Order: sequence, then C-alpha cells, then structure tokens
Amino acid sequence: MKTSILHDPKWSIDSLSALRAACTALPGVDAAAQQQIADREAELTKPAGSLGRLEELTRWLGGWQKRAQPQLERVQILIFAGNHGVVRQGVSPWPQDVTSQMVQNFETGGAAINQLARVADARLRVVPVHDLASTADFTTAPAMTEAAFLEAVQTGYDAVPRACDLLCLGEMGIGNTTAASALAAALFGGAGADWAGRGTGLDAPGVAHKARVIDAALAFHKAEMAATQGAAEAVAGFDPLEIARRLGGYELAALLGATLAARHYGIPVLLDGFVCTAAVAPLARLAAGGLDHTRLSHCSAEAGHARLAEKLGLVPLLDLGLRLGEASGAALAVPLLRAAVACHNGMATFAQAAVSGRT
Ligand SMILES: O=C(O)c1ccc[n+]([C@@H]2O[C@H](COP(=O)([O-])O)[C@@H](O)[C@H]2O)c1
Ligand SMILES: Cc1cc2nc[nH]c2cc1C
Repeated sequence: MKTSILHDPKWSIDSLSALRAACTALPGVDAAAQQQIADREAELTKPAGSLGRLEELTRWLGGWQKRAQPQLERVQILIFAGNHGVVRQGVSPWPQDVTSQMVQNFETGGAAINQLARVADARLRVVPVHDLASTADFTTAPAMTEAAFLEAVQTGYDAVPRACDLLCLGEMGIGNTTAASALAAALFGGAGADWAGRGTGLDAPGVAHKARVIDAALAFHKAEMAATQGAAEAVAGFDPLEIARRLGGYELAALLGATLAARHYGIPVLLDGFVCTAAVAPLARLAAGGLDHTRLSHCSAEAGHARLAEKLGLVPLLDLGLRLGEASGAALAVPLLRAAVACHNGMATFAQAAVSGRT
C-alpha cells in the first residue's frame, strides 16, 4: 500500500489523481523562522529595508529551510534533458542529436553551466529523462502516455537530494521552447504568436512557422480533450497536468516533479528561464501559492518569458539577455543569494557595533 507523500518521502507517483492530490496539499512556509529573520534584520547596522530585495530573499530562504539563520552550504544544480517529437515540424534550427551531445558535454565539463556551477560553488548533476527517447509529435498525438509522464515526474522527484539548502533547476532539449510555448498558451490563453520566440536562433519566418505549429497543436488537443471529456471548453479549462502530459516533454515533467519534491523537503528553488518556468507553471495553476518556494532567477530573452513570469507573479532577479537554458541563469543568481545570506548572518547589530539608532 502506498503511504501519503506528506509522510513518506519515498512516495511513488502512480496515478494522475495521486499526483494532483500531492500538488494541491502542499506544506507551507515556516512563519516563525521568517519572523525571527525579520526581527534580526531590523537590528542590523543599516537603514531598514536598505538592502532591498536581498532582505526578502533571506526571509524566503530561511522560511522554506525552516532556519532563522539561512545557509547555502549545499547548493545543487539539476539539469533534466529530454527529446521532442515536434522537432520533425521544423521548429528548431538544431538537430535533435544535439541534446545527447550536450548531455555528454555537461558530463565532460565543456558547457557554460560547468563554469557557472564552479563559480557558484554548486554541485551539478545532469539527468537524461526517459533515456532521451523522443516524445510523440504533439501536433498529432499527446506528447506522452500517462505512464511515461508519471515516470518522468517521478524521475525528477527522485533526483532531488534531501540534504540540500538550495536547488537550481534547468533543462536541455532541442525543440523544448516549442513545448514550453504550447504549454504556456494552453495554461494561460493566447495563440502561438503570443508565446513563440526564437529559441536557439530561429529567424522571423521560422518564428512565424513555430507559431503555426503551436496553433495546430492547441487546436488538436482542444478537440481531443473536448471529445474525451464531452465538453466544449477552451483548452485552458482543462486539467493542468493533462495539459502538461499532452503538450510538455519528459524533462519538463521531471522539472515539475523536482519542484514538488523540493516543496515537500523544504528546499527553496531557483528556476531558470522560459522552459523551466513553463514546466512548473501547472503547479501554480493547481494550487494558489504552489510556486511560493521558488524564485525566478532571471528573465530570459525568449519572447514569452516576461509575459509568463507576469502571469505567475514571479519577479526575475536578473535580466541579462540570456537565452541558453541549462540552468545558466539559476547558477548566476546563486552568488546574489550568498551575498544576501552573508549580510544577514554576518553583519553586526546596532548594539554590537555601538551605532546609534534613528532619532
Ligand atoms: O529557457 C529559456 O529561456 C531558453 C531560451 C532559449 C533556448 N533555450 C534552450 O535551447 C533549447 C531549445 O531551443 P529550441 O530552439 O530547440 O526550441 C533547449 O536546450 C533550451 O535549454 C532555453
Ligand atoms: C549548443 C546548444 C547548447 C545548449 N544548452 C542548452 N540548450 C542548448 C542548445 C544548443 C543548440
């Protein structure tokens, strides 16, 4: 017999309804730890609020870590990799083989993220999901079977180490900006043109073609879902997990599972770019506050990212024109968090430093 996910960390995700239940019964933040952090913050030798968002980040970290003194000793970067059947529609300028070739490059240390992980003093692990087999082309079929979708979610869930102070999430998958755009359109409304971007370097006609491919997928699944459920609702009216299964991908499903695991284990999460954000968006659609334990590391140059972030109420920490993926933005934001924690834990109070308070 399966025990509840809230009691058994090795819970197994064996049905969509079990996953839905887990996504809607999420543990909350430690308000007492957050209050202790706010109280200490008020005593530190600086005008109140003068460290701006760094102060909020410290409370966020400590609240989810359940610690009055947040720490960043064990920072883990996870990159999930997957392949996409929709590439046969000509939506990426790169061949599908690049996914496995880049996985190899991550393993041998030659990618941007290897350097950024070193700079961030973070451990890096790459997880090829579903053996890098392609999803189905979602313009004509659901991207994944229910069993394979759940297995990918479980792969992500199981990849999260319990002993971890911060999880940085990223992905690698040729064609996955098309999946992310389709997912965003289905979850938040709008057409392909509202969400399609250049990805790894499409030109303007390429982006227009990508938008048409996304429209075809949305039309197919709207009809399919209405037929099976006997309802003529908009796609956005359907279950977010079913949308993720139909329009997402294996690495996106794993990102969702990892973000869920982090919530259960009390690990704060830094999300990377557009693909990563779209992958976890179903959690926000299923439960208010479902992404409260996450922060968006950066705003990607990918066209739909700013819009998606706004829909989710996520305010990016950085805006550097990145459009790489592979957790690059998340890794870049780690030193910012280290700075926030160093100030909070290391600064003197007014009393300790004999600095006069406000008049
Ligand atoms: O997440 C983003 O913001 C992002 C923006 C542009 C490109 N990517 C990366 O580029 C790959 C997908 O691009 P594409 O054009 O093949 O859909 C995939 O490996 C992503 O990690 C990722
Ligand atoms: C070379 C290359 C590296 C990447 N890293 C993440 N997505 C990528 C896509 C390409 C094409």
